[in-house]
Amino acid sequence: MKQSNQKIKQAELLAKQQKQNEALLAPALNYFMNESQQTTELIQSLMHIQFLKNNCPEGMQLHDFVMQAAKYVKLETFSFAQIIFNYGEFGDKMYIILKGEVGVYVPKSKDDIENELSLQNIRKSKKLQIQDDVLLENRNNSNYYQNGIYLYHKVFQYFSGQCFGDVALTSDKPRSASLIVLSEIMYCISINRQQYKQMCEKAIQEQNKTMEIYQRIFNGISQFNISKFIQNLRPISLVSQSILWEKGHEPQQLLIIMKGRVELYINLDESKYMQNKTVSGAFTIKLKRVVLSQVTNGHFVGQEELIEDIPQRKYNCQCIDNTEAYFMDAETFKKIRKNFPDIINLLKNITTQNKTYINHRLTNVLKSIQAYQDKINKEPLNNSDKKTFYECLDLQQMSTEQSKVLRSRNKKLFTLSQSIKKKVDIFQQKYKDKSPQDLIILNPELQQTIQERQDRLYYINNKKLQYNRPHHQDGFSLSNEIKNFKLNFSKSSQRFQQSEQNQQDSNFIQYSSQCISEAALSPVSKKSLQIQLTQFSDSLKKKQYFLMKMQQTTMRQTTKSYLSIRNMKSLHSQINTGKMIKTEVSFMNEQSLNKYERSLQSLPKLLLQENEEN
Ligand SMILES: Nc1ncnc2c1ncn2[C@@H]1O[C@@H]2COP(=O)(O)O[C@H]2[C@H]1O
Repeated sequence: MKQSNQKIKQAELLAKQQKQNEALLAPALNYFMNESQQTTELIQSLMHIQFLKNNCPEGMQLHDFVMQAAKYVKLETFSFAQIIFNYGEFGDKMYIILKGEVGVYVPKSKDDIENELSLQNIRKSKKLQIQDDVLLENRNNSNYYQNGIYLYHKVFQYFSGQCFGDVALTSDKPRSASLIVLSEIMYCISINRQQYKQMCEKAIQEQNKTMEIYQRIFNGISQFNISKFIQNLRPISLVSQSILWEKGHEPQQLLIIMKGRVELYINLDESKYMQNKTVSGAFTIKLKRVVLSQVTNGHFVGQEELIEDIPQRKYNCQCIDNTEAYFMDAETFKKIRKNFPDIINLLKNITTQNKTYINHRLTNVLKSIQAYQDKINKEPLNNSDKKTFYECLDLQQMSTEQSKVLRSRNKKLFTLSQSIKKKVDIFQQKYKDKSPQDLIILNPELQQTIQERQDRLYYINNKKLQYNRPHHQDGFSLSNEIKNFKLNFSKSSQRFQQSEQNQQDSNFIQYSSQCISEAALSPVSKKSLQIQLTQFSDSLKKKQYFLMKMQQTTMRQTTKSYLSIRNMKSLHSQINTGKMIKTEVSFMNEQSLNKYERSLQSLPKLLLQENEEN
């Protein structure tokens, strides 16, 4: 009785809604039937269609979106019992009803058909009890009617303002049902596949993404049912620490958490406390809150009471983080639950699992509180092994756990000084038996190299510092500079002369060897050898001239007893260009020269290169 009353109420509500929608869409229907109507009225009217509201891209005005959509739509008219499309066909359009009703028909299962056939055989002459006028009209169609049995049954019906045939367009699958007209006449607007995709491209992409998430949440439920169910969900943002409900409150919604965390907990009775006798001065610790479960991304919360029709909340619920969720209010849930039996079953299973977990956890927590309480009560008061408050309860740990602030549980990092101290301690511990001498590496050669390197570094840095100074009044460093320069210069000249000597020697050797084997040379080779030799001697002459010039300059400069930094710099560059003084770069070159000097065969080639550079 109660149920039939509810059904009547629901039917009344639907009829009312249908009438309202028909009235709102009447201007649109008039526009298509009689073009004299104003476009603005058409747009205003179409703006009431939920499908267009849902698909309007973010950041776009609904009005503009509807204007665009209106360009694509086409009016179509169907009469009673007309099949709009068949189950399993390719889907080329989707429809929005302006006036009238359609029925969604899906094939019956094989078992159902066989059952009906056997029943019919028993009754024989009796007619089938359930009559479907629409199907009866199509009894000549063997797809729908065979051997006195209807092969399809109606699962849903749509009225004005609602849309159908969109699933095949978004999923690129065949029609999931047949659509047959139920009313005398049915007016609808259709949008073809290509236009639909153009219009709703963004919305389809978003829808597919959300669908993936929902398919994980509603595991095993058909895409169609999920999409219908989630149409009743609304987004909500919840602030961290906000209380969603308390034990005993009336259940008002269920939530699906998308991002963030909420916590189900209970407050223990005032009578449940722990007494600690070990610390002088009696005190009690009241354990107020026991967390029962934390709900995170992709999980339900608050469904238990709605599913089981419990009038009061069983636990408290609080947000831990800032949380994004979707919610469905209790009223809507009650209304639609019958349409989604598979989703309700899934929710029931989830609820049973959660209940088992929560009960298990609660019993364990209460048991451990009791065990601790008993232990304290039994322990004799012994002043000698008195523990501190924190040692006894590890209250610091407890307070961390209960704190509303999330703390890292990673080990604490050392500060720099703590880390150094620790390393020194370890080192001292490790080598405590060794004398300091044991730890020094006694390698004179290495020590000398280190010393030389340091001296060299010191010199370079010192020089840099001096160059960087704007005024060089420091006579001491300047004279040092000159001294160093002279020293370097004399060393380099020695090396240079040595290398020149080497080159001459090697030239001589080369030349002699060439003379010896001259008979074996071709005329071209002989000519090239002559060229090389003349070029080589030219290069030598140039270098000797440069050296002389430099020696004169330096003599002049040193007799003047001072040398400006600028002069020195230019001198350095001159010398470097000539490759005669050992600087960082020239030293390298010199080394490579010496290397080649040793190889008699490669000498002519090297000289040729030198020549090119000069
Ligand atoms: N169970 C159902 N309840 C309501 N509408 C449905 C159901 N199954 C299919 N439909 C609609 O019927 C249409 C059949 O073609 P489509 O698969 O393109 O899109 C489908 C939906 O719009």
